[in-house]
Amino acid sequence: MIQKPLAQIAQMAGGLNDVSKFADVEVKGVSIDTRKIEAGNLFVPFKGARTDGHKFVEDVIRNGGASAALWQKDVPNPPEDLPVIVVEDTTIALQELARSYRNSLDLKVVGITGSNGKTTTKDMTANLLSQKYKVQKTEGNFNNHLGLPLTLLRIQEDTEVAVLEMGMSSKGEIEFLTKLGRPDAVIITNIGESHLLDLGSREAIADAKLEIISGLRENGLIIFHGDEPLLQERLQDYKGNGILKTFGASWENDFYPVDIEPMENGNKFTTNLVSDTFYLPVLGNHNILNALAAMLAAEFLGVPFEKMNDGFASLKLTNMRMELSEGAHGEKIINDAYNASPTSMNAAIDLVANLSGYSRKILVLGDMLELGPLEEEYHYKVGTSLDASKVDYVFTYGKLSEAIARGAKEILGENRVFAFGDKQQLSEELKKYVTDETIVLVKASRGMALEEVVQALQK
Ligand SMILES: CC(=O)N[C@H]1[C@@H](OP(=O)(O)OP(=O)(O)OC[C@H]2O[C@@H](n3ccc(=O)[nH]c3=O)[C@H](O)[C@@H]2O)O[C@H](CO)[C@@H](O)[C@@H]1O[C@H](C)C(=O)N[C@@H](C)C(=O)N[C@H](CCC(=O)N[C@@H](CCC[C@@H](N)C(=O)O)C(=O)O)C(=O)O
Ligand SMILES: Nc1ncnc2c1ncn2[C@@H]1O[C@H](COP(=O)(O)OP(=O)(O)OP(=O)(O)O)[C@@H](O)[C@H]1O
Ligand SMILES: C[C@@H](N)C(=O)N[C@H](C)C(=O)O
Repeated sequence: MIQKPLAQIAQMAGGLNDVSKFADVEVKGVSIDTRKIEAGNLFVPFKGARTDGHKFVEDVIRNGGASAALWQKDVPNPPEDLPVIVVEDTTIALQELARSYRNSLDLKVVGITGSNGKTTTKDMTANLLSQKYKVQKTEGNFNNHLGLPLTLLRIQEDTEVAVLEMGMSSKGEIEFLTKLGRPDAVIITNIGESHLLDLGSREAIADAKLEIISGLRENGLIIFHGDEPLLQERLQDYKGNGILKTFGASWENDFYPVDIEPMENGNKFTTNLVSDTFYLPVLGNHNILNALAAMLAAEFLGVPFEKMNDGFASLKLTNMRMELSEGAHGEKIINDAYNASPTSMNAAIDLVANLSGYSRKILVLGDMLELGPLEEEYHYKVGTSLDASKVDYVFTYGKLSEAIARGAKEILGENRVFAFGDKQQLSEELKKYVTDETIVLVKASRGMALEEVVQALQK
């Protein structure tokens, strides 16, 4: 993490006031929350929805362990006798501090965006690169205009590669992030429907994701989902100095799976580029595609394919992404409840529908949020797309998911589909249907907090 004297920090962050009497105060790391402050941190206050971080500045320096703090110019009465750097805007100051620090490092960067799979692919890519390099990666979901700068400021001076997740919910955000990160390789996992409410169309989502190329360094690698027409058509006339590589299920891609053997807790697969058989300890064909993208990035940075199984072997995905567990009745549970969009919902359902070794398959599906005016139709189509021979019961939670139930009843009939407005009631009824030969998929948008059903099944 960043470790510099205050005088340098002030210069990097665009400080407006004279801090010379504190010039030698040592700053180590940055925090935006006094509740998570570490000794020596620079505290960056923000005016939030519930409170203003500025009110914690004096205490966090005097008693909380922070070495110094920023202070936004338009907030009155900055403490005079403390190491406080006054700046125009604390968000911009944080971002410029991160930019300056990143540019001071001898660092390779992989930038990852896409509607689904950023966090998963980030975890995979970091694991593969760790076979050769000292690697740091985005922690959790810190992928936006604050999270990415904070990630950069956590990078150690001797780190060789950073894997950065770049999220967005509107046009222009990815461009900002990629120009901050300046990646050597970028991955665009897919174009789904996430944040359709803000972007308005999948075409606009594709345009927004492709902004990631604007920060790519000279002769960098552009890895994208070649089965996605919206990406293919936008890159077919690409004239930049980057190198294009596609991954996907189709043999028309540069990199594709040849044989796939689903296992109980993962997948074995071979590819068109090398004869090795790979074992990925994660369920889902979509995760094989994520792995291919990660493999292309790692290979570009010098990790040989024959080293990649070691990278996969130690893979632990960020929680609530295809997270396997067992319920109180011996049922297997797939907690895929971090978030949901039609693309990720269908990918998860396809996975369960095609799993073998279970006598009963139950889907617990909740609302998919931020889908815009066609949201009800998206939910209905999830229901009508089900295969009655591969799914036994459907439990839904939420107002929008009533449309899933309506569509599912057309396929499975009235007696195999149950709609709920209360998670506790859903959980109590669901427990009557699970056995030790049952697989349960739990999936919904973050705002539905459907992991509470997983917790109920485990009691
Ligand atoms: C600035 C901040 O910290 N925001 C977080 C805060 O929000 P809130 O406004 O409620 O803050 P408060 O009013 O409570 O407090 C004001 C500040 O004071 C600090 N403070 C408070 C109390 C105290 O005792 N000490 C203090 O120091 C406090 O820390 C505040 O700074 O709390 C929310 C709830 O926890 C957080 O959600 C909020 O975080 C914001 C959203 C944020 O951007 N955090 C980043 C670090 C981050 O990366 N978060 C990720 C999620 C990122 C994300 O949503 N990504 C999107 C894609 C990108 C979309 C982007 N364009 C966008 O619009 O967001 C995605 O879909 O993945 C994470 O947390 O996982
Ligand atoms: N390539 C993919 N295609 C479809 N669904 C996917 C793909 N990769 C992951 N998913 C699913 O998408 C959901 C979110 O996964 P993950 O957190 O990796 O994505 P993300 O892009 O980081 O999400 P966010 O935008 O919230 O950060 C999970 O349910 C996961 O199973
Ligand atoms: C939480 C955020 N990353 C996200 O994915 N939002 C959508 C709406 C979801 O939770 O499905």
